Amino acid sequence: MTAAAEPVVCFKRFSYRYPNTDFYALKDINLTLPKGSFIGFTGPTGAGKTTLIKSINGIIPHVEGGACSGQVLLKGCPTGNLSTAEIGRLVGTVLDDPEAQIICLDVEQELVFGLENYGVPPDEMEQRITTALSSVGISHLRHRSTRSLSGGQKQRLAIAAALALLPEVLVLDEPTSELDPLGTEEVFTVLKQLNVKHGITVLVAEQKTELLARHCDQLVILSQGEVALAGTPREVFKHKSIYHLGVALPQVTELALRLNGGRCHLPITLEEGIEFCRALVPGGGGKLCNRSLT
Ligand SMILES: Nc1ncnc2c1ncn2[C@@H]1O[C@H](COP(=O)(O)OP(=O)(O)OP(=O)(O)O)[C@@H](O)[C@H]1O
Repeated sequence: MTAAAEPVVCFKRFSYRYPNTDFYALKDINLTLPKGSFIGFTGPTGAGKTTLIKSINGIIPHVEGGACSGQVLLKGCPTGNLSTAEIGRLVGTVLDDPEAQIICLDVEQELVFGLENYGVPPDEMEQRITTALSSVGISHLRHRSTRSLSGGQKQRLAIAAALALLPEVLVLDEPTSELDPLGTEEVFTVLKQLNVKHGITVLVAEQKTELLARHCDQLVILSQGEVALAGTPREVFKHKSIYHLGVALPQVTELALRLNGGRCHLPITLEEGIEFCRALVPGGGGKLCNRSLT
């Protein structure tokens, strides 16, 4: 991980075992996550993604129990020394199932509920609600019933509810697992804007590597509770061990790796894949590509 910006989350030799288990779900994790970064965590099922997210938002150690060693630091302070309320002010959480995290009947009330829980004075609420809804592009849904929202809108509402508490860090655990491709794109576009425009640190566990590759500055690949690879998406995908980690690469990346073993500017997006294919065809393949794309 780059050390350019001040770290907001830092794992120091952190290991964790759930209650009544005899194995470590996280093993000797060392990670420095800089403020303002957009980092994706991926890996096969059971790799430890959710456990890692829960170690950042304080569910571990405060709620799950179990045994841990080492430390997770939030802005330099060990999570074990912070209350869940203190962690909640710093770290907003969005889960995989939008249905499960929305509890109120209308959109505005959903935001008010969280603000009241955190003791935000009523005269400050209006500004926070307006800003949070507008940041995720759902101001027009303010008075709608939550039941009438689409999956993508519900997930945007869940993000708005977290944002209304003004977190510095947003952690998301597979936030698009219940969404169709359009809803998935909506959510990641919102996350990217929050990261770029508002400087919010976004930490997201997600299986869809193509999506992560397009949006994240850094990727962390977990395997059996350990950090197997970390770096920019391109660095990670080029690594020789990637094929043994049970991670599905973006199709264009896979194609380039198979064709020339990654001895090129490795494509990770569809646009880069088109450029890559164009370069393979004598004469640049301009006509061929243009014709097949229109
Ligand atoms: N509450 C729990 N009690 C005991 N073991 C657990 C608990 N939650 C997770 N585990 C175990 O910890 C390991 C890591 O699980 P985790 O849910 O973090 O993986 P994951 O990468 O998020 O997987 P998935 O992609 O399937 O959600 C797995 O072996 C899992 O069985």
